[in-house]
Order: sequence, then C-alpha cells, then structure tokens
Amino acid sequence: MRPIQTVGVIGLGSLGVLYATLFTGALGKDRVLVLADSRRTARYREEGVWCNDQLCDFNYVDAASRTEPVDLLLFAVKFGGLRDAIQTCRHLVGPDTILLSVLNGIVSEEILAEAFGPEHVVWCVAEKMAAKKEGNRVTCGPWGELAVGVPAGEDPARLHRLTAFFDAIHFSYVLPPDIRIHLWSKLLCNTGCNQAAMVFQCDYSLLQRPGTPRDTMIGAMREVVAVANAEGVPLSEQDVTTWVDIIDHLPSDGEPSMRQDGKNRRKSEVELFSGTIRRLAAKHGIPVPVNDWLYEQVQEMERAY
Ligand SMILES: NC(=O)C1=CN([C@@H]2O[C@H](COP(=O)(O)OP(=O)(O)OC[C@H]3O[C@@H](n4cnc5c(N)ncnc54)[C@H](OP(=O)(O)O)[C@@H]3O)[C@@H](O)[C@H]2O)C=CC1
Ligand SMILES: CC(C)(CO)C(=O)C(=O)O
Repeated sequence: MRPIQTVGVIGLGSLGVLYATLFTGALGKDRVLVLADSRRTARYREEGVWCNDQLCDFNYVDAASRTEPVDLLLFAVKFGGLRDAIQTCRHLVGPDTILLSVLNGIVSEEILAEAFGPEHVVWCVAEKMAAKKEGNRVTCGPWGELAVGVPAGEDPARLHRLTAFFDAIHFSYVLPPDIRIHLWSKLLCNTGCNQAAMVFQCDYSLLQRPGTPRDTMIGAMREVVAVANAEGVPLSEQDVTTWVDIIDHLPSDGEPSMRQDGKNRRKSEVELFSGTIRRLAAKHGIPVPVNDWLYEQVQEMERAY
C-alpha cells in the first residue's frame, strides 16, 4: 500500500484547527484538505480562521466537489455532528483510506467501522492538549499527542502505515498497550474533568486546587473505574491519579471542550460521558451519584439555553 500522501480533516473547531495546522505545516497546503459542506466552506473562506494569532492558510474544500479519495481522513467534529460528517465525506473513503476520530467517548470508532468497515479505522485518543476556540480564533498549547492502535487480534498493517506517516512528519503519537482500555481511561478523564468544568463554569484552575470542583471531578472518575471494572475493563485508581496529574499540568486558564460548549450555549457531549456511565451503571446495579448529579446539572443548564 502506498504511503499516506493526502489528508482530509472534517470539523474545523479547536482540534480540527490544531490538526489542520500541524498537517498543513508538514505536508503543504495542497495535500491537506479542510473538508466541509459548501455553506461552512464559504464561511471559512470569507471569515478566515486563526491559530495562535496567525491567519491559517488552509485548503478549504467543499467535500461534494472532490471525487478522489484521501489517504487519511480525520474526524474532528463533536459527537452530534458525526453522522452528518460521515455523509459529507462518504465518497472520499477509498479502499486504502485510513480513518481517525479524535472524538471523545468510546463509540466513535465503532460508528466509523459500521459506516466504512473496521479495516479502515485506526482507533485514536486525543490527549494532553489545551485548545480553545473563541469565534474563529483558536489558541493552542500544549499541542498534546494522539494515542493510536487497533483492537487486539486485528491486523496491524493500517496502524503501521499510519505510524510510518507520523514518523516521517515528526508528528507526536504514542502506542498504548491496549487501545480499547486507553479509550476507557480517557473516558474517565473526560467524565470527571469536562463535566466538572461545565457545571462549575470554570477553567482548569478550579480543578487544580482543593475544593468542591476538584472533589467532584475525582468522584466522577472513581465511578468510571467501578463501571469499567463491571464491564471487564481493568481501570484502577492509578488511572485517576494519572489523569488528575495531566490536568494539574495543563495551563490553568485552559478549558475542556465541554466547558466551551457550556459557555457558547451549545448542546454538550454529556451523553458520551455521564450518559454512558449511567446507562452501564444501571445495567450492573452500581450507584453513580456524582455522575447522576452532574448529568442533572447539565440537563438543567441546557434547558435554560
Ligand atoms: N477541544 C479539545 O481540547 C479536545 C476535544 N476532544 C474531542 O474532539 C471532538 C471535537 O472537539 P472540539 O474540536 O473541541 O469541537 P468544536 O466544537 O470546537 O468543533 C467542532 C467543529 O465541527 C464542525 N462541524 C460540525 N458538524 C460538521 C459537519 N457535518 N461538517 C463539517 N464540520 C462540522 C463545527 O462547525 P460549526 O461550528 O459550523 O457547526 C465545529 O467547528 C469532540 O468529540 C471533543 O470531545 C478531544 C480531546 C481534546
Ligand atoms: C481534557 C481534554 C482537554 C484532554 O486534553 C479533553 O479531552 C477535552 O477538552 O475534551
């Protein structure tokens, strides 16, 4: 199979801008397509997008106008936009296209696998970045990394093709021992940190110092450990410690994506976090009071939009 030469990015939010910037910097504008429907593409061309105060020179492409498949297609929409994004890009997935999803939660890879076939999907977790989008301006730093892998027992050829590409462009990635467990571990992070920041309407600073927001974040994370274990996923207190340490080292004025949703009165990804945990907890008869409370708070906030 030929090396990866063309990349498509769909979803030009905090992470889409981050990855479009990195790929465009490494490959040049012609080989990196920022894909969208015609309405969004026209807006991007007209209004421009900034990353760390630099106007982005992106190759905006109305996906419907392109016929040739891309080698790598990265989904960077929020969960509510995933189905539409799949439809927008369906014709750009050829026999050799690799698909990556930077979405949080534990289901986007399975949705892509259903839509295009599991042999296209390299599983992925976007981590350790601080990226914030206000209007059409993104501030980003640190830029974080992608954890990538394929489920145990699957042919790793597509993963090797991807990591050869990442190596060639000096792109930051890690290979966790079990990518499914790693997705769950990141779910633990987001269930604590994203929901607490949205509900307490705070940046990382309040999550980093002792107090109710931090205790709530850690309480929600511990409930994910209990539910994960019931599902046969071996998370432990060590996962809580690891993610709290990562959050403690992010810029204190940074904000998780869900806090940005709350601020902008957008529907959040709560169903990916406490929504998922509550459903699985109910199945196993496990109490998850912190997640119940966070879920209710988010519902109330969103009803008031
Ligand atoms: N932000 C972060 O630091 C991190 C985010 N994540 C995860 O990554 C995913 C993306 O998050 P984030 O970048 O913050 O999200 P944003 O809300 O900043 O951006 C999502 C973008 O997707 C666009 N979009 C939605 N539907 C479509 C569509 N059908 N076609 C093209 N574009 C579309 C939106 O455009 P429009 O505004 O026009 O609707 C928006 O610009 C989420 O699942 C999040 O949980 C993971 C790790 C870190
Ligand atoms: C916690 C964080 C920032 C991970 O880098 C994240 O996943 C998010 O903002 O959704």
